[in-house]
Amino acid sequence: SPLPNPSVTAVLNVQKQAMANGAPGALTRIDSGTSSYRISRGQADTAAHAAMDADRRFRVGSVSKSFTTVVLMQLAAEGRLDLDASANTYLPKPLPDDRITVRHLLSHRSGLWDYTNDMFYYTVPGFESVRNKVFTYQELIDLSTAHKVNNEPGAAHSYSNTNFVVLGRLIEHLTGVPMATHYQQRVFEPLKLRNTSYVHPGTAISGSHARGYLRQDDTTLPLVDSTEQTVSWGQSAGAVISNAADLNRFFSSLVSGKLVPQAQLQQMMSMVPVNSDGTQSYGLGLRGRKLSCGVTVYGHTGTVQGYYTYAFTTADGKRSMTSMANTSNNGTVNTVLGGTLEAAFCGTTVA
Ligand SMILES: CC1(C)S[C@@H]2[C@H](NC(=O)CCCC[C@H](NC(=O)C[NH3+])C(=O)[O-])C(=O)N2[C@H]1C(=O)[O-]
Repeated sequence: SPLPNPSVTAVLNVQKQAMANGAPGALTRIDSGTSSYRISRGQADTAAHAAMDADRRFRVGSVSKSFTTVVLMQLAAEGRLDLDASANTYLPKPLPDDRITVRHLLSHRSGLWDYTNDMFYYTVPGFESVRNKVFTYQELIDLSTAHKVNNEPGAAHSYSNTNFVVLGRLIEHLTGVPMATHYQQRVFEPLKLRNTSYVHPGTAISGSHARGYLRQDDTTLPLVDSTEQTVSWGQSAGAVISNAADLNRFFSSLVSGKLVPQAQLQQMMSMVPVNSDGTQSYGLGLRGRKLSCGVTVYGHTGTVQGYYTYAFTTADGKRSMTSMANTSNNGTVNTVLGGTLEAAFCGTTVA
């Protein structure tokens, strides 16, 4: 059955709530058939008092994991690697457990510890200590393997940035080509994503962009402008820069078979529930969200200092939505912003 029309009013209400809870601004873009809705409010730059608009670029955080997965799945389709082989087959320095497969990494079932738990335990000090740092993949992997694993390989879903840092290392070692080149040649150029880039270890966001504002753990203190950073702590797990139009086109193109063959797409989209009521699931580098009107949407969320992102599309790619609020370390804003999914795909207002 056809989807209800998007509710612009409901999107605006969500954005208003996000701002009431501390976001300087928010943007949402919905692409539905031939219609586009560009909705925004608040400020993109609080010092310059520049208004937010829905075309501005921003850091997408873990939405980057879906880009990395596309590169990996293209290589699998080219016969360059086997998803069910041990990841150690393709790595220069082995992980502590040969039983960890490439598929375990893509589905967050490896059990590898997430080094960001320690790195960002104290939010602003942690951020300030790494914002200009450049890490090698191996340094990040070593931070993880210094800890015991969360679970035996394949035994549980335990989300970890480490998995996608290992995949970046694996792809570069296997091909001898940097991730930046893979992203550019395999994704950004074919889809003409002119507002999407991977500039690691550069710290600037080029062109019209939203500045990001990190909330301190002592919430009585002012927000910290976190716009410029290397995101070297994230790289293939979190360092892509994009905008709402490009993310909508990326996910719509992905599910429409324009980026990976059907055999690989079907594996990416085969979802395993990750919460008790089954409304949230994870496939390979892809999240699933089952909404109140019965539709399941596919995409990814992102949290990087100063930016929350939701970027999802319907299974047929006919309707896509990206929302961003330019703050982070604020769980209420993150949860509230998720209400744009219901507004965009079910036309409903979240209570
Ligand atoms: C699973 C998530 C939520 S966390 C993971 C990744 N982002 C990070 O790992 C950054 C974590 C620290 C971010 C920081 N928080 C703190 O420092 C807290 N002490 C803040 O809020 O800016 C991403 O993006 N993913 C999200 C995802 O996939 O949705």
